[in-house]
Amino acid sequence: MTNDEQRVDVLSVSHLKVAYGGNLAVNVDSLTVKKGEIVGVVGANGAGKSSLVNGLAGWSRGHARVTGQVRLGDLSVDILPTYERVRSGLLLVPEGKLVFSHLTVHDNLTTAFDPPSKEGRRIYSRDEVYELFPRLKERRDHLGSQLSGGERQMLGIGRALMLGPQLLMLDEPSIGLAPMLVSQVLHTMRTLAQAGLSVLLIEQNVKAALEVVDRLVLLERGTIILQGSASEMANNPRIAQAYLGAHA
Ligand SMILES: Nc1ncnc2c1ncn2[C@@H]1O[C@H](COP(=O)(O)OP(=O)(O)OP(=O)(O)O)[C@@H](O)[C@H]1O
Repeated sequence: MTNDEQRVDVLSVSHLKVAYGGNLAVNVDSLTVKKGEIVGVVGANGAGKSSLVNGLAGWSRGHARVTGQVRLGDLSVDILPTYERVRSGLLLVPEGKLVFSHLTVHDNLTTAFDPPSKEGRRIYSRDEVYELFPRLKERRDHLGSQLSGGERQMLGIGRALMLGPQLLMLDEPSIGLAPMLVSQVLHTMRTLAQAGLSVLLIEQNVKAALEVVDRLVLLERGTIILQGSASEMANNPRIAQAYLGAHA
Protein backbone atom coordinates (compact mmCIF):
# COMPACT_ATOMS: atom_id res chain seq x y z
CA MET A 1 0.00 0.00 0.00
CA THR A 2 1.25 3.50 -0.79
CA ASN A 3 1.18 6.29 1.81
CA ASP A 4 -1.52 8.05 -0.22
CA GLU A 5 -3.74 4.98 -0.10
CA GLN A 6 -3.24 4.71 3.66
CA ARG A 7 -4.55 8.22 4.21
CA VAL A 8 -7.89 7.51 2.53
CA ASP A 9 -10.93 7.22 4.81
CA VAL A 10 -12.79 4.05 3.87
CA LEU A 11 -15.47 4.65 6.49
CA SER A 12 -16.54 8.07 7.66
CA VAL A 13 -19.40 8.50 10.03
CA SER A 14 -20.86 11.78 11.23
CA HIS A 15 -23.63 12.53 13.71
CA LEU A 16 -24.76 8.94 13.92
CA LYS A 17 -27.64 8.40 16.33
CA VAL A 18 -29.37 5.08 17.04
CA ALA A 19 -32.46 5.20 19.25
CA TYR A 20 -34.85 2.53 20.49
CA GLY A 21 -38.10 4.29 21.27
CA GLY A 22 -37.04 7.32 23.28
CA ASN A 23 -33.72 5.79 24.37
CA LEU A 24 -30.62 7.01 22.59
CA ALA A 25 -28.24 4.02 22.42
CA VAL A 26 -25.62 5.57 20.08
CA ASN A 27 -24.62 9.20 19.69
CA VAL A 28 -21.35 9.33 17.75
CA ASP A 29 -20.29 12.69 16.29
CA SER A 30 -17.44 11.37 14.20
CA LEU A 31 -15.72 8.07 13.50
CA THR A 32 -13.38 7.12 10.68
CA VAL A 33 -11.50 4.03 9.54
CA LYS A 34 -8.69 4.44 7.03
CA LYS A 35 -7.60 2.00 4.38
CA GLY A 36 -5.74 -0.91 5.95
CA GLU A 37 -6.51 0.32 9.46
CA ILE A 38 -7.97 -1.69 12.33
CA VAL A 39 -10.06 0.42 14.68
CA GLY A 40 -11.23 -1.26 17.87
CA VAL A 41 -14.38 -0.23 19.73
CA VAL A 42 -14.57 -1.22 23.38
CA GLY A 43 -16.97 -0.46 26.21
CA ALA A 44 -18.98 -2.06 28.97
CA ASN A 45 -22.11 -4.18 28.44
CA GLY A 46 -24.86 -2.00 27.03
CA ALA A 47 -22.44 0.76 25.92
CA GLY A 48 -23.90 0.64 22.41
CA LYS A 49 -21.21 -1.31 20.53
CA SER A 50 -23.57 -3.70 18.71
CA SER A 51 -26.08 -0.93 18.06
CA LEU A 52 -23.27 1.05 16.42
CA VAL A 53 -22.24 -1.66 13.94
CA ASN A 54 -25.82 -2.77 13.33
CA GLY A 55 -26.73 0.87 12.62
CA LEU A 56 -23.83 1.13 10.16
CA ALA A 57 -24.88 -2.12 8.47
CA GLY A 58 -28.49 -0.88 8.28
CA TRP A 59 -30.17 -3.52 10.38
CA SER A 60 -31.21 -4.01 13.97
CA ARG A 61 -32.60 -6.58 16.34
CA GLY A 62 -35.48 -4.28 17.26
CA HIS A 63 -37.09 -1.12 15.98
CA ALA A 64 -34.13 1.19 15.91
CA ARG A 65 -34.28 4.70 14.51
CA VAL A 66 -30.97 5.46 12.83
CA THR A 67 -29.96 8.93 11.64
CA GLY A 68 -26.69 10.48 10.49
CA GLN A 69 -24.24 10.25 7.61
CA VAL A 70 -22.30 7.11 6.76
CA ARG A 71 -19.89 7.12 3.83
CA LEU A 72 -18.04 4.15 2.41
CA GLY A 73 -15.28 5.70 0.32
CA ASP A 74 -17.11 8.22 -1.84
CA LEU A 75 -20.50 6.51 -1.54
CA SER A 76 -23.22 7.64 0.89
CA VAL A 77 -24.54 4.36 2.24
CA ASP A 78 -26.89 5.66 4.94
CA ILE A 79 -29.60 6.02 2.32
CA LEU A 80 -29.13 2.45 1.09
CA PRO A 81 -30.95 -0.69 2.28
CA THR A 82 -28.82 -3.33 4.00
CA TYR A 83 -28.37 -5.59 0.96
CA GLU A 84 -27.02 -2.70 -1.10
CA ARG A 85 -24.59 -1.81 1.67
CA VAL A 86 -23.43 -5.45 1.55
CA ARG A 87 -23.03 -5.23 -2.22
CA SER A 88 -20.97 -2.08 -1.88
CA GLY A 89 -18.62 -3.87 0.53
CA LEU A 90 -19.85 -2.85 3.99
CA LEU A 91 -19.86 -6.22 5.70
CA LEU A 92 -20.77 -7.17 9.24
CA VAL A 93 -19.93 -10.49 10.86
CA PRO A 94 -22.41 -10.36 13.75
CA GLU A 95 -22.21 -12.14 17.10
CA GLY A 96 -24.41 -14.92 15.67
CA LYS A 97 -21.81 -15.26 12.82
CA LEU A 98 -24.35 -15.67 9.95
CA VAL A 99 -23.39 -19.26 9.15
CA PHE A 100 -25.87 -21.65 7.50
CA SER A 101 -26.22 -24.55 9.95
CA HIS A 102 -27.65 -27.00 7.41
CA LEU A 103 -24.93 -26.45 4.78
CA THR A 104 -21.40 -27.83 4.77
CA VAL A 105 -18.44 -25.55 5.31
CA HIS A 106 -17.66 -25.86 1.60
CA ASP A 107 -21.19 -24.88 0.59
CA ASN A 108 -21.25 -22.05 3.12
CA LEU A 109 -18.28 -20.67 1.22
CA THR A 110 -20.37 -19.93 -1.84
CA THR A 111 -21.42 -16.38 -2.56
CA ALA A 112 -25.02 -15.41 -3.23
CA PHE A 113 -23.90 -12.87 -5.83
CA ASP A 114 -20.77 -11.87 -7.71
CA PRO A 115 -19.42 -8.82 -5.92
CA PRO A 116 -18.71 -5.92 -8.27
CA SER A 117 -14.98 -5.76 -8.87
CA LYS A 118 -13.54 -2.40 -8.05
CA GLU A 119 -10.02 -1.14 -7.66
CA GLY A 120 -8.84 -1.57 -4.10
CA ARG A 121 -11.52 -4.12 -3.33
CA ARG A 122 -10.17 -7.61 -2.90
CA ILE A 123 -12.53 -10.51 -3.46
CA TYR A 124 -11.20 -13.64 -1.79
CA SER A 125 -11.71 -17.03 -3.39
CA ARG A 126 -12.73 -20.09 -1.41
CA ASP A 127 -9.19 -21.46 -1.76
CA GLU A 128 -7.75 -18.25 -0.33
CA VAL A 129 -10.15 -18.53 2.62
CA TYR A 130 -8.94 -22.11 3.14
CA GLU A 131 -5.37 -20.83 3.06
CA LEU A 132 -6.13 -18.22 5.71
CA PHE A 133 -8.03 -20.70 7.86
CA PRO A 134 -6.64 -24.23 7.26
CA ARG A 135 -9.01 -25.49 9.97
CA LEU A 136 -11.94 -24.77 7.63
CA LYS A 137 -10.38 -26.87 4.89
CA GLU A 138 -10.04 -29.78 7.30
CA ARG A 139 -13.72 -29.40 8.20
CA ARG A 140 -14.97 -28.70 4.66
CA ASP A 141 -17.56 -31.51 4.68
CA HIS A 142 -18.93 -30.75 8.15
CA LEU A 143 -22.24 -28.99 8.57
CA GLY A 144 -22.35 -25.46 9.99
CA SER A 145 -24.23 -26.85 12.99
CA GLN A 146 -21.33 -29.22 13.77
CA LEU A 147 -18.71 -26.50 14.10
CA SER A 148 -17.17 -25.09 17.25
CA GLY A 149 -17.61 -21.41 18.10
CA GLY A 150 -14.16 -20.61 16.74
CA GLU A 151 -14.76 -22.48 13.49
CA ARG A 152 -18.08 -20.69 13.00
CA GLN A 153 -16.27 -17.42 13.59
CA MET A 154 -13.69 -18.25 10.90
CA LEU A 155 -16.44 -19.33 8.51
CA GLY A 156 -18.38 -16.08 9.07
CA ILE A 157 -15.23 -14.09 8.30
CA GLY A 158 -14.48 -16.30 5.28
CA ARG A 159 -17.96 -15.73 3.86
CA ALA A 160 -17.55 -11.97 4.29
CA LEU A 161 -14.12 -12.00 2.58
CA MET A 162 -15.61 -13.70 -0.47
CA LEU A 163 -17.98 -10.72 -0.86
CA GLY A 164 -15.06 -8.34 -1.33
CA PRO A 165 -15.30 -6.20 1.80
CA GLN A 166 -14.15 -2.59 1.76
CA LEU A 167 -14.86 -2.45 5.47
CA LEU A 168 -15.20 -5.56 7.60
CA MET A 169 -17.04 -5.09 10.89
CA LEU A 170 -16.66 -7.82 13.50
CA ASP A 171 -18.98 -7.90 16.49
CA GLU A 172 -17.20 -9.54 19.43
CA PRO A 173 -15.22 -12.18 17.53
CA SER A 174 -13.59 -13.43 20.72
CA ILE A 175 -16.80 -14.27 22.57
CA GLY A 176 -16.76 -17.88 23.75
CA LEU A 177 -13.36 -18.63 22.17
CA ALA A 178 -10.33 -20.17 23.87
CA PRO A 179 -7.51 -17.61 24.32
CA MET A 180 -5.35 -19.25 21.64
CA LEU A 181 -8.14 -19.03 19.08
CA VAL A 182 -8.84 -15.40 20.00
CA SER A 183 -5.26 -14.54 19.27
CA GLN A 184 -5.31 -16.57 16.02
CA VAL A 185 -8.48 -14.88 14.71
CA LEU A 186 -7.31 -11.40 15.69
CA HIS A 187 -3.87 -11.89 14.16
CA THR A 188 -5.47 -13.03 10.92
CA MET A 189 -7.18 -9.61 10.94
CA ARG A 190 -3.73 -8.02 11.10
CA THR A 191 -2.65 -10.01 8.03
CA LEU A 192 -5.79 -8.92 6.17
CA ALA A 193 -5.29 -5.28 7.17
CA GLN A 194 -1.72 -5.42 5.87
CA ALA A 195 -3.21 -6.48 2.54
CA GLY A 196 -5.37 -3.32 2.59
CA LEU A 197 -8.56 -4.36 4.38
CA SER A 198 -10.14 -1.85 6.77
CA VAL A 199 -11.58 -3.35 9.95
CA LEU A 200 -13.92 -2.08 12.66
CA LEU A 201 -13.53 -4.47 15.54
CA ILE A 202 -16.00 -4.57 18.43
CA GLU A 203 -14.32 -6.26 21.37
CA GLN A 204 -14.92 -6.78 25.07
CA ASN A 205 -11.46 -8.26 25.43
CA VAL A 206 -9.51 -5.00 25.54
CA LYS A 207 -6.17 -6.68 26.13
CA ALA A 208 -6.55 -8.88 23.03
CA ALA A 209 -7.84 -5.94 20.97
CA LEU A 210 -4.83 -3.80 21.90
CA GLU A 211 -2.52 -6.41 20.41
CA VAL A 212 -3.89 -5.90 16.91
CA VAL A 213 -5.67 -2.55 16.58
CA ASP A 214 -4.11 0.64 15.24
CA ARG A 215 -6.56 2.81 17.13
CA LEU A 216 -8.95 2.17 19.97
CA VAL A 217 -12.22 3.95 20.74
CA LEU A 218 -13.90 3.77 24.14
CA LEU A 219 -17.68 3.97 24.05
CA GLU A 220 -19.71 4.86 27.13
CA ARG A 221 -23.49 5.23 27.02
CA GLY A 222 -23.32 5.42 23.24
CA THR A 223 -20.77 8.23 23.10
CA ILE A 224 -17.05 8.13 22.30
CA ILE A 225 -15.41 9.33 25.50
CA LEU A 226 -11.80 8.47 24.68
CA GLN A 227 -9.82 7.45 21.62
CA GLY A 228 -6.21 7.15 20.58
CA SER A 229 -3.52 4.94 19.12
CA ALA A 230 -3.14 1.46 20.62
CA SER A 231 -0.06 2.51 22.60
CA GLU A 232 -1.66 5.73 23.89
CA MET A 233 -4.73 3.81 24.99
CA ALA A 234 -2.72 0.99 26.59
CA ASN A 235 -0.94 3.61 28.70
CA ASN A 236 -4.07 5.58 29.54
CA PRO A 237 -4.71 5.18 33.29
CA ARG A 238 -8.47 4.94 32.77
CA ILE A 239 -8.13 2.05 30.30
CA ALA A 240 -5.41 0.41 32.38
CA GLN A 241 -7.49 0.49 35.56
CA ALA A 242 -10.90 -0.36 34.13
CA TYR A 243 -9.88 -2.89 31.45
CA LEU A 244 -6.33 -4.10 31.92
CA GLY A 245 -6.40 -4.90 35.62
CA ALA A 246 -3.85 -2.24 36.66
CA HIS A 247 -4.03 -0.81 40.15
CA ALA A 248 -4.54 2.88 40.81
N1 LIG B 1 -33.62 -4.16 20.17
C1 LIG B 1 -33.51 -3.32 21.20
N2 LIG B 1 -34.58 -2.69 21.70
C2 LIG B 1 -34.48 -1.83 22.75
N3 LIG B 1 -33.30 -1.48 23.33
C3 LIG B 1 -32.19 -2.08 22.86
C4 LIG B 1 -32.22 -3.01 21.77
N4 LIG B 1 -30.95 -3.43 21.51
C5 LIG B 1 -30.17 -2.78 22.41
N5 LIG B 1 -30.89 -1.97 23.21
C6 LIG B 1 -30.38 -1.10 24.28
O1 LIG B 1 -29.42 -0.22 23.72
C7 LIG B 1 -28.29 -0.08 24.58
C8 LIG B 1 -27.02 -0.52 23.84
O2 LIG B 1 -27.09 -1.95 23.62
P1 LIG B 1 -26.03 -2.72 22.73
O3 LIG B 1 -26.47 -4.12 22.59
O4 LIG B 1 -25.79 -1.92 21.50
O5 LIG B 1 -24.73 -2.59 23.66
P2 LIG B 1 -23.38 -3.41 23.61
O6 LIG B 1 -22.30 -2.43 23.97
O7 LIG B 1 -23.24 -4.11 22.32
O8 LIG B 1 -23.58 -4.43 24.79
P3 LIG B 1 -23.02 -5.95 24.98
O9 LIG B 1 -21.54 -5.82 25.13
O10 LIG B 1 -23.69 -6.36 26.26
O11 LIG B 1 -23.44 -6.75 23.78
C9 LIG B 1 -28.60 -0.90 25.81
O12 LIG B 1 -29.12 -0.06 26.78
C10 LIG B 1 -29.62 -1.90 25.34
O13 LIG B 1 -30.47 -2.30 26.38
